[in-house]
Amino acid sequence: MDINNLTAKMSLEDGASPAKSRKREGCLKWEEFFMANAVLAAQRSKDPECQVGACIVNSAKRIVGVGYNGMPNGCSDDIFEWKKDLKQLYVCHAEMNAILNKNVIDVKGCDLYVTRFPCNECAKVIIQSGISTIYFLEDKHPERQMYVAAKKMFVAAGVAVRQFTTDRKENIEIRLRISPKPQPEPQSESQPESQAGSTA
Ligand SMILES: Nc1ccn([C@H]2C[C@H](O)[C@@H](COP(=O)(O)O)O2)c(=O)n1
Ligand SMILES: [Zn+2]
Repeated sequence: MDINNLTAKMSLEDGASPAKSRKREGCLKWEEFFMANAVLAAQRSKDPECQVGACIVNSAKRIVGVGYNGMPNGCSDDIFEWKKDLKQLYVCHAEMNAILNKNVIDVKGCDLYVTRFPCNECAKVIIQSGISTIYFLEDKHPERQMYVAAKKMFVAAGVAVRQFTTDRKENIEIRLRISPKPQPEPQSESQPESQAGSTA
């Protein structure tokens, strides 16, 4: 059977068979999927006050870099300062880590999904890396000099910056579902206490 007949036969079958299962509706949109990856990465951050995640995506919708804010390799989270006025001396920002963690030669023309607006230092690295569009979730301190400077550089460099929005916020919130502990079977009066005890 040649390809045309096969195609015609398949489309006829599809149309004629109401029982054929249809695709699932309501799945994550691509951009929700990418921002959810950034939100998930932020869960790895040990920063007690501010957890940030970043996810880099290429034009083929493939994730090519993920990062979160953390101490440099070899600099123990238990030794280096997480205090607010000292951590900035040491912490690698999520965007920088996502770029450094890239699994491709370069990230030119890629999109960056990040849970916080990039600072001026990350803006330099983002621009130099060739990332073309940034989607950010929160811009908590737009008045801060570092974020004003970042915006100026993005405009000058032609990097598009967009606030990420979705009408389905639950699609990017990571809720780690801890399955409830199994409840012990109610013991009837006559049965002896289980010897296994609670292993939950
Ligand atoms: N776009 C950003 C903003 C902040 N961070 C990290 C750096 C620190 O660990 C933490 C707090 O930053 P701050 O609000 O004190 O500037 O968040 C990041 O990785 N990316
Ligand atoms: Zn930064």
